[in-house]
Parts: sequence; structure tokens; C-alpha cells
Amino acid sequence: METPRERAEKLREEIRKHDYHYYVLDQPLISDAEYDRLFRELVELEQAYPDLVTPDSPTQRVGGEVLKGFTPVQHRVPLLSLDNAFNERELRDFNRRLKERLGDEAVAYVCELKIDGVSIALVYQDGVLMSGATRGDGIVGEDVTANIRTIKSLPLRLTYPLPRVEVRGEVYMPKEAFARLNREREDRGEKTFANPRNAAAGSIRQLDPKVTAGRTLGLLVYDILHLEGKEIDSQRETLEFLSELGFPVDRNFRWCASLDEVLEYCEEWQGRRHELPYEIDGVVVKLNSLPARQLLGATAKSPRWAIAYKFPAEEKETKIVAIELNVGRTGVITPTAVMEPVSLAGTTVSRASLHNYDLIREKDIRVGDMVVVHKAGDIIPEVVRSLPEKRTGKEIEFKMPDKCPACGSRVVRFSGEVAYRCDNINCPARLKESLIFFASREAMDIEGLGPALVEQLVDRGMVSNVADLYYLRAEELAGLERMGQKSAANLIRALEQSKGRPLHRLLNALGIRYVGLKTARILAEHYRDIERFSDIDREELMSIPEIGEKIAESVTAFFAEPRNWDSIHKLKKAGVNTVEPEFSMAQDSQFAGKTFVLTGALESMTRNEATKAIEDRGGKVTNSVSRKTDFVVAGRDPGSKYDKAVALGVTVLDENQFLQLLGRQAKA
Ligand SMILES: NC(=O)c1ccc[n+]([C@@H]2O[C@H](COP(=O)([O-])OP(=O)(O)OC[C@H]3O[C@@H](n4cnc5c(N)ncnc54)[C@H](O)[C@@H]3O)[C@@H](O)[C@H]2O)c1
Ligand SMILES: [Zn+2]
Repeated sequence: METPRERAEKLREEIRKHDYHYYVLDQPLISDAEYDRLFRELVELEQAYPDLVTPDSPTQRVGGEVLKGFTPVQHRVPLLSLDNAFNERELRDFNRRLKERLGDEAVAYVCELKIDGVSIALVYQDGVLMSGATRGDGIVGEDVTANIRTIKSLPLRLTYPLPRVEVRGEVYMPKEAFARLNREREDRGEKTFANPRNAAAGSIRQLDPKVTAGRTLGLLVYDILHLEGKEIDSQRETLEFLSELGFPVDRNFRWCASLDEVLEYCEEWQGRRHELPYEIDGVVVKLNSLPARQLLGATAKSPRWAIAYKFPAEEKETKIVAIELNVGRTGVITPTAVMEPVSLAGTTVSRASLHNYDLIREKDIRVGDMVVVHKAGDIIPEVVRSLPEKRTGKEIEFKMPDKCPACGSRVVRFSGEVAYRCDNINCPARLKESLIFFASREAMDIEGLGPALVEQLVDRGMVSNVADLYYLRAEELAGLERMGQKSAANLIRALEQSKGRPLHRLLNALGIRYVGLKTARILAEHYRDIERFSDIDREELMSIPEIGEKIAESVTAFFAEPRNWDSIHKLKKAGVNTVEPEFSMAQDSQFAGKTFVLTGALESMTRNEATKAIEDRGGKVTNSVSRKTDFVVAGRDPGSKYDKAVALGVTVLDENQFLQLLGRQAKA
């Protein structure tokens, strides 16, 4: 039998290992629920045997570490973690402790959603962003100022030039962006992120800010760490004041007079979590009164005046009936688990990507296994672990074939990649996936060109590259299965319509490695005409903000390939647009239907030019500020309109922020 001391030692070792993979590498080996179980066990053991507690135990300190390559920053106010409550009883205990210390009257709460992202501390001097740092171990964090500046919702300047403000918030990756990023990574044969939090952490902790800029990140601010020039004495006021300063604040918080209201809030959001565009893993319950917080203080790990109520992990057990192989458009062969359907977090789940062969080995997943499934980032079904204790002996271990399941060509694995690939660039499976991608919503958006049709077009040899699509005739299409005259005519019309898409959609559709919609847009805005890609080089590409080395290399390689130009010219000949119209951003930008007011002088353009730029994008410029105004653009020496905007809480943009919104480069 293990002694409690041995068990505690073992748990600490395990937890330290997982902390390292989670906080330092941003690649956890186990799910949060499993980690929490280990952590819980250690906490309970240490409570039962207090002399087992060591000062370096993971229960006594904040988990992170400073990555090499970043400048360490000493936090003025320690950035602590939070104690957890996993059920109602633990919330009641917390409430009782507070009431015992403070008396009944002093205890009211503010409940906030616990956004699953990365903690960040921001420092503003005279209203201007000076620095941003990660939490690190709570005392020392990493300077990530250059990276966080790329986050669109982060104010570079506050509405009031207070002498010094330090705030704390959460940088997160929206669920959709997380799903897209993982899809792209899988296509490229790279490791996927376990959840949006690790993806956000991995994006913020990049030595090259261009990589961060290519990721979609959001920010929500929830705490003031230090403030000069204003007195605040409750959490509710804190959140209101943060809003007033121009910070993005999550508006779903609620003031709660009693524990019952707190419990109601927790229950409500446990049910509504799937409605949110970002992932939450619980509710943070905070004592509202700041003076009362002072009385309670904190341990080395967490404040005594707040607690995180963690939602139960949404997991289900089911059985793996098969492992299918799918060949993607880059040739990456992805294994997918086919499972007995289970309902999970609001939908029925019967398939989950197993990502790659290594992962199947690591998790020891076999056909016939009972497994635990969950949804990563609240949307992507995933196998968490197999349940070997439920095996019957009939399970079958999975082997990667050495021939492509679609074309029989050699399967290769490049060094440094987790993926196996089909080596054949003419592999019909790859061609099919490329065509499906080419026709998809974010690419050329060709309605009616789905997988079933693509399958037939390729199998019958009617299409052997994307350009062939535009040479299809209604008569040949009408002869296909489930097609008929009418659908054939509709498809021809859809193809016709797709010819007018702006260049960035075409660039995305071509499926160039590392070029997603966002990068495609940057490239298209920069070059405007596809012909200009014929003599680009790496250096030139890298001089574009947000274009890093990997992208530059892959774009250069793509346009150096004569076969790609054959397709491009064939597309062009069919009448497909290959230029980027001025201001194509307008279609989906922040401008359409919005009202702007200009005040003060801009350095980079005249009032008239600014007005035209806004109107070209579908916005409207008016003369006076009211509650209906969406943005006030404040240049040098702004007038009373500026004050009015601040008083009404209208978003004020400085020149750089305005330029950013226009999609132009900020001035130096
Ligand atoms: N899977 C693994 O291997 C592994 C390893 C280590 C840690 N973890 C997970 O990480 C978590 C522990 O990490 P932690 O120490 O950052 O604690 P935590 O994530 O449980 O809670 C503290 C954090 O909550 C965040 N937060 C979000 N919204 C907030 C709000 N409105 N107000 C205040 N704070 C808010 C803050 O960033 C704060 O740092 C656990 O959930 C654990 O499961 C997992
Ligand atoms: Zn193949």
C-alpha cells in the first residue's frame, strides 16, 4: 500500500508534469476535468494531513512559468489564480466563510462568466497603452506587448488620460476561430490545440507578432489592479468604469444580493453556455465590496474574496465502431472515429477526428473500445480517452496503411510532422477535397457544388483541376445522377455568379498552404491583381505587416509553379475575376450602416478624404454626436464633440485605430 506521503509526492510529480505541458508548451496531455481530479485529490490529502504540505506544492502556488525568449515582467500587484467550487455545497461553504468574517450585510456578490482564455495585465500611462504581460507564475510574467497590440478590441488609448491604470482581463479565441484554426492546422499536418484557451495562450506567446496578428483573438477586461486619479469601491463600479474607459467588458455579469441569486446565475449559464461565441468553463463569484475584500486578503495562490464555480465537464461514454481514413486536399490522411451516436452539449455526435496516428497510439484507442467523448472549444467532438477496463478482448488495434486508401500511392511522413500524407498530387481524393473547398462558402461560394456532385465529376474524368469547373456545360451536367435539367442550369448560374468574387476569395479558394481567408485578404489588399504575384519574392512579402516567413515561403512556392499559373490563366480565360476591387472590405466590415463623427485634425488625410473613405465602405458621416453615433474619430485638438462622445459612452477612435479599421497601415 502507498502511504499518504508517497501518494502526495506522486500526485505532485504528476501535476507538475501536466502544468509544464499546459502552461509552458500550451499542449496538455489530459483533459481539464482529469487534471482537476488529480488536483482535488492532492488538496484533500493535504487537508487531511497538513504536515504533508510543502511550500512548492502545486496547491500553494500559481501554475505558470516564463518562457525563454520573452522579457520577464514583475507584476506590481500579483496576478493570482482562483479557488474552485465544483458544486452547490462548496459555494455555500464559501458564502458562510465570508459571512462569518464580514457579517451578513457586507456580503453581496457580482457574478461574471469565467472566460476560458489567458490572463493578461495591461498598463496604461496617461491613457496610452504601455505594456501587456501574461500572468506567468503570478509574480513574474512575460512581456507580450507587441503581440497584444494586434488584438482589434484592445484599446491603445483610453477615453480619459488618467495618470496610471493597470487592469486585468482575459484574452480568448472565439469558438469559431478556434475551430477554423484547428482545421487549418490539421490540413497542414500540424498538431491541433486542445481547447481555445491553449490556442489563445499559444497565439499570445509567439516570438513573432505576425503570427499573433494572423489569429483571431478577443479581449474582455474584468478587474482594475491599480488606479490613480479615481476612487472606486465595488466590483460593479469597476466594471462600469472599465467600460467608460473604453475597455471591452462582458455585459453578462450580474449583481447578486444573496447566495440564492448566485446559484440561480450559475444554473442559468450552465444551460446557456452554448449560446456564447466564446467558451466559458464556469462562473466567477466575487465579493462586490472592495473595502471588504481588503479585510479578507489572499493566500499565495488565490484571493479569499472570490471563487470559481466550475461547470461539470460535458462528457459522454460511447463505443467506437470503426476508424475511417480521409484524404484531405493537401494529402494529409486523417483518421476519424465513427461512434455509436450520443447526445452531447446540445447535438448528436457520431464522428470525431482522431487527428493523427500518434494520438491514437498515445491514447491507445482501438476499434470496439468504449471511450469518453467531449467537445473541444464547445464545438469539436473529440475522444478524450479510451476505457481499457471495459475491453472484451475483441477490440482491434489501429494501423496506418502504407498505401493511400483512395489511390493506392505511397504514404509518406515528413520529418517534424505528425501527419501521414498521400504522395500523389493527382490523387483523386485530394482533387475532390480541393474542389469542395474551392466551392465552399468562404471561398468561391458556388451553391449546389457539394461532395456528391464533386465525387461524380472527378470519377467520370469531367474535372481534373479547379478551372475545369468553369468549362462544364449544362448538357453534360444534366446527365449526372440526381441532376436533371433544372439543377444543371442552377449550377451553371451559380458558377457564373462566382466569377465575380473579389481576388481575396479566389486566393483563399486556391488552397495555398498557410493562406486562410484572413491572409488572403491582406495579400489581395496589397497586390490587388493576381498578375502581380508573378514576380514576388520572399523578402517583399515579409515586408507586409502580418506576413511571416512560413506564409511568404509557401506563397512564393505556389506562384513559382507553372502548373498553378496554367490553372489561373484558364480561370481568367473563363471570365473569373482576378483583381481586388477598392474597398472590398466594405461587404463585411464594421462600416456598413454605422454612423461616424469626425473631430480634430487627422495627419494622414483630410476631412473630405476621411468622409469618402467611410462612405465608400457603406458608413455615414454626421456632424453632431448623439446616442445613435457609433464611432467618433478624434484627431489632433479634438473639440467638444470628443467630450460629448465620452459623456455618452460612444466609442472614440484615435487616428491609428481609425486607420486600422480602414484596413490601412497605422502611421509610425
Ligand atoms: N489539462 C491539464 O493538463 C491542465 C494543467 C494545468 C491546468 N489545467 C487547468 O487550468 C485551470 C487552472 O488554471 P488557473 O490557475 O489559470 O485557474 P483557473 O483557470 O481555474 O481560474 C483562474 C483564471 O480565471 C480567469 N478568469 C476568466 N474570467 C474571469 C473573470 N471574470 N474574473 C476573474 N478571473 C477570470 C483568469 O485568467 C484567472 O487567471 C484548471 O481548470 C485546470 O483544469 C489543466
Ligand atoms: Zn492518394
